[in-house]
Amino acid sequence: MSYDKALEERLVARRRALHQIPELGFQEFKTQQFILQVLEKCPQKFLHTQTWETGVLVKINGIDPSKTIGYRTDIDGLPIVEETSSPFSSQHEGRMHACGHDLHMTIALGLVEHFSRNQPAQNLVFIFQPAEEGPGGAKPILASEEFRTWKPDEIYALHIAPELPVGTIATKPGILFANTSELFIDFKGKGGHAAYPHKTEDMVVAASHFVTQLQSIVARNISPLDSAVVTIGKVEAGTKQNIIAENARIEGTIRTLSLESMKDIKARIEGLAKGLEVAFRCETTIDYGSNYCQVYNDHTLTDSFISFAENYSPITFKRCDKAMTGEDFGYFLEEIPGLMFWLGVNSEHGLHSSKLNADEASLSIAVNYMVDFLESRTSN
Ligand SMILES: CC(=O)N[C@@H](CCC[C@H](N)C(=O)O)C(=O)O
Repeated sequence: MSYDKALEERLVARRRALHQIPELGFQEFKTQQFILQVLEKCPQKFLHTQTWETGVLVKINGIDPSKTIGYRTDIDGLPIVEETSSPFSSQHEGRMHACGHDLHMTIALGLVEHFSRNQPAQNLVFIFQPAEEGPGGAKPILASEEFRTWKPDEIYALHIAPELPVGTIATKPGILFANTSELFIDFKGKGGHAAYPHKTEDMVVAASHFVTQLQSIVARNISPLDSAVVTIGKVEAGTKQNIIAENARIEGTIRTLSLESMKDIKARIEGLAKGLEVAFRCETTIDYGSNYCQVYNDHTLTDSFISFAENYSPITFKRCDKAMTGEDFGYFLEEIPGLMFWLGVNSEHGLHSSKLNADEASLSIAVNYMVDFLESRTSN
């Protein structure tokens, strides 16, 4: 596809509009309306649209289809206060597109726009999926009637990579992203007056000990040749500086490359919690929230994708290593062969940073590349 200035301007304008209205999982009401408005402006001759919860599914009928090719984007934002001071910063206090889903959606809309004007040989299905950051929209959308009637035969998705230069695409066959499980632990004990610690069981101290104990799991219970992560991202406790807290809560995430390690880590967490109950005379309640399976790229399709990318001159292709990020796109890949790849956006600040600042030049590069790639997949 050749360079098109008007397309580039439309992509940037859409990305900025979406960037200003980030919404959490299954609350993407304005986002859904925005997507539907863009779709309404596309030629409707061979385009069909369905909504599912706060998501949207689009089918473009091919000229002479023998298969259906899928492309998925996530659409939700994160509970982060934006600190970019950009003129198109989030208008939703405490919410930010800090994982690039605004760019992901813009690229998907650019692809729909192109193929609604240039009918492909094969059917194309675009999935605008809610709640990737949690609690997970992929599993329920996969089970939905709307998706099952349009189920693709192969499927693709991208994720922005702040650390890669614009114009770079990276991926690998096999495991790309880790298995994940959320982790929520509540601690309950006897609170009281700050001056009488001997009459209480302090849940600030108990939870602090527990956070420290968790650090030993990956260091001491997982093989050094395996990889795993236990991160606590949020700690909450107490009501006032001179009251000993009777409640504490920690929230985190577990990442592993194998399901066996995930099971081992959970068993170890439960063991440590039992020990803590005895040591601090408290109660603990563990909730694992939602979990995602690994992102596993199909070997044959990834090899074709890589050879296409390596021979596509505006793109620099890089073979990357796996990462401990999670993505519920893994559930699509469990059922449908396909792959996910990284798209370079060259930001000094990384994913989930309040200062993430992706280079918008990546938008038209991704649309042009994916138009040409999807055309190569639909022409045979
Ligand atoms: C690409 C990315 O950043 N994805 C998220 C997925 C979150 C999964 C789940 N809510 C969890 O926290 O375990 C990530 O944090 O990797």
